[in-house]
Amino acid sequence: MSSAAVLTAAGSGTRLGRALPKALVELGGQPLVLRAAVGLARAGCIGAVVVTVPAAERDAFAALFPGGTVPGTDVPARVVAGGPTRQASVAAGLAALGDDVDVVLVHDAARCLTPPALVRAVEAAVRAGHRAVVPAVPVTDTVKRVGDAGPDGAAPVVATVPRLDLRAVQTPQGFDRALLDAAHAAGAHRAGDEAAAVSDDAGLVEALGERVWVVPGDERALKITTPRDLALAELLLAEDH
Ligand SMILES: Nc1ccn([C@@H]2O[C@H](COP(=O)(O)OP(=O)(O)OP(=O)(O)O)[C@@H](O)[C@H]2O)c(=O)n1
Ligand SMILES: C[C@](O)(CO)[C@H](O)COP(=O)(O)O
Repeated sequence: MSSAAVLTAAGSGTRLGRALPKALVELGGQPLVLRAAVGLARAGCIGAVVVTVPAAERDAFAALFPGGTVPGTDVPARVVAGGPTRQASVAAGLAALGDDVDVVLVHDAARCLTPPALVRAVEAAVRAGHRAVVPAVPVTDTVKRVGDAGPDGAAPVVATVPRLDLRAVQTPQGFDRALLDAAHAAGAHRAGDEAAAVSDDAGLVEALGERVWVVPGDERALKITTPRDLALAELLLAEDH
């Protein structure tokens, strides 16, 4: 049996505001999706990567994986069309995994600076018996629940949420494959609509009533969402060299 990754790269990157899909945008001269795939492959515990991409851009993405492998490694990479939501894209990726895969890591191309050590930690936690594992970092802002905004745009505070036990969740998220397949099957009716879809895979496992475990995340696993995130990622990359 082996571990594989589903690398989600089918988003458009609306908030980044570029003309091309976000995963093709370069960071330090390398597209985000390629950087993320190499990070997964270099972890040493991932036997194959399935990359979910915008259907219309399949050829452009496939060209990044010549010979069907992650460049510089012998890890097979398969490019498949994603869906209208992240949840749908992950489901498409799961459907393309080989029969020998018993542990799946789901990772965002947008978190392309994730250190290989974090990939190994998540995979090891699943192999150790935790069937659903997410990396997370403590929340440092004060978080408030708010009501509807009035005509002037101001919204009333409803409550201040105690933050001691709050965590901001990252990827890769690791799962026993049978559990993740079951979670996606049970939540399939939500996958077509952004308002109904889950924002992470662990949410589907929670909806099944199964326990999800947290391991320490890493600030370098930040999600590149806005131009400011991309600028921050450039700084983090420069720090590492
Ligand atoms: N239908 C979708 C939507 C998102 N993703 C992937 O899920 C990850 C997290 O999504 P996000 O960072 O929100 O990316 P986008 O959806 O592209 O961003 P935006 O909402 O700004 O358009 C990204 O790697 C993205 O490519 C995906 O595979 N399929
Ligand atoms: C999966 C994720 O990266 C965990 O933080 C996040 O939920 C993705 O959310 P998005 O709204 O698709 O960016």
